[in-house]
Amino acid sequence: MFVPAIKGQGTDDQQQKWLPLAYKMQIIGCYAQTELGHGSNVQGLETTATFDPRTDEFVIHSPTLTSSKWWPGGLGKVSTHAVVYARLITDGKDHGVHGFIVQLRSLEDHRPLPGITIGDIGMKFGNGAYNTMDNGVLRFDHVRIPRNQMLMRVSQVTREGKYRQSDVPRQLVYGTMVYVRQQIVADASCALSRAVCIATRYSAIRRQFGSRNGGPETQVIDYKTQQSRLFPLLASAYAFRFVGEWLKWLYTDVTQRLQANDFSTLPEAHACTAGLKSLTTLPLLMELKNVESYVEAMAIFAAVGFQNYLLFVPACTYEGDNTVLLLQTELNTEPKTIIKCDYNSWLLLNVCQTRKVDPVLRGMAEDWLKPGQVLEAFEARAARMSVSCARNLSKFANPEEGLSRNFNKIFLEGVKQQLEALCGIYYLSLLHKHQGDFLATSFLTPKHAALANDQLRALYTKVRPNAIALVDSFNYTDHFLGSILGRYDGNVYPKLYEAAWRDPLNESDIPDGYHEYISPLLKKQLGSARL
Ligand SMILES: Cc1cc2nc3c(=O)[nH]c(=O)nc-3n(C[C@H](O)[C@H](O)[C@H](O)COP(=O)(O)OP(=O)(O)OC[C@H]3O[C@@H](n4cnc5c(N)ncnc54)[C@H](O)[C@@H]3O)c2cc1C
Repeated sequence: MFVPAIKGQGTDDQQQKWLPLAYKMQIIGCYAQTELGHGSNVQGLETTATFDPRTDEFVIHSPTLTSSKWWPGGLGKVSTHAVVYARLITDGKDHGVHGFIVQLRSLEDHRPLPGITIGDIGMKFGNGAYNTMDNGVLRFDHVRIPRNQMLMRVSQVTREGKYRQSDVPRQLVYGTMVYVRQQIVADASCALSRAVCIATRYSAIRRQFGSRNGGPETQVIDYKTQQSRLFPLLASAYAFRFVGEWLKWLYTDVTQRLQANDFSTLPEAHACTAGLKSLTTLPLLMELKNVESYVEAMAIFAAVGFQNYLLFVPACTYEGDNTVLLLQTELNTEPKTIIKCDYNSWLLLNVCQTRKVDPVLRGMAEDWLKPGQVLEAFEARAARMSVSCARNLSKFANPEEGLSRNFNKIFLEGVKQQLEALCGIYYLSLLHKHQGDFLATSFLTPKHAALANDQLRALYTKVRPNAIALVDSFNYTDHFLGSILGRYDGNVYPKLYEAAWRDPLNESDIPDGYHEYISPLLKKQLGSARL
């Protein structure tokens, strides 16, 4: 992400200076945006970059514990430089979050530079899976960098300290994310196809029951139930692969256009990669778990598939939390400038106006083999849900208030009611999960299903105020939970921060392997490939 950030947000001069260094591994960069207290809400970042006109420098500073950079991959032990996102302050005025190239470690001996504190954030879920990545913590104590290390393609600070914005749209800042998200979609297809390949092959080898007259037992892949679980995953693996390829094309196309200062397709690329990243990674995790559940008898899957699952868990969070990305895609809440409201309203109206499904066609079983018809059904469903969502949200002064009121309304009337509500959530969520089957048997009408869903959402609201009390009542000790994030006293940040320093990786500033691997890379003049 270091390289795409400079490519997207750096001026030509900055690109010429920094990109060759990064390509030749003379510097190693990371992308330092997230902070201990601020993730999805990028506008809430606290790190400051204050311009000092006397020296023509920016002073990078972490004013609070929650402003510590937290999570960046490659930061903990390996990186020498970072693109750091910080609030730009000139002449006492806050201009919001901007990117800065900051050197973190000496290129001579790899020690952190004065004013910089860096470490690894510690052990992550799943031994061996994502732990090979040194996700890091970083704090600045009034660290000075030259003015020309602010990424200035979109906005600039002059020698006199004046803040200026060029006519290049601010959306460019998000170009880095477009790149990485399309890569995640490609990775999702790879992870799923890997698991499906193992499961399918093994299902063909594995035989259970059905032996006649002493003959071989039936291959489990021949059971219809096994097929109904396996083949949809196989189809998904292909679908993810194709959509990943399409996104790669989209990104290349957008990049070429950006180089020619054509920003017209950036909003669509942002919306597509944000939505598809969420829509591929989350179902993927569920499907990887499904694969695990129905081939659980085989040891090989425990070794390969579950590892696959663990490796992929973080993809739901990095590069934008999936839920938040979906909300952005649907509601256009952030970044407002990128996914323009009128674009989506146009899309929705267009779908609503053009969806006239022919009832005769719908009645024929074989018509459901026509992709066009299935697509129409999906579009009609999406349009209906969007209109209903828009109607619900229009009851509130702003959409976010609408969403939070739907989920957070306070109502509490004693333990019995709480347990009844939990019981209701249990059976209504099962009904919701399988509502397709209910509709197909005509046991439920769409109106019934919508009413049941309304009830389910109302029950969430009812339970929400007592949710913490309900989990406290399990009476688990902190020792039993073994999780800083789940501490009873909620004292998460200071304890998380302290714990990072107890990680064995932080016993020395210079990581094992620096002299053997990193230093030779940094010091050797590697030639760049000609292609
Ligand atoms: C493995 C890994 C690698 C990472 N690498 C990097 C990196 O290289 N550089 C970097 O800068 N960062 C990195 N990150 C950080 C990552 O970008 C953030 O974790 C991500 O942006 C989410 O932020 P958060 O973890 O603070 O979650 P939060 O934003 O605090 O979200 C917590 C929960 O609240 C929900 N939530 C939040 N806001 C809303 C809302 N408006 N509506 C509804 N629900 C909401 C979310 O869905 C989520 O369930 C990495 C993270 C991981 C896990």
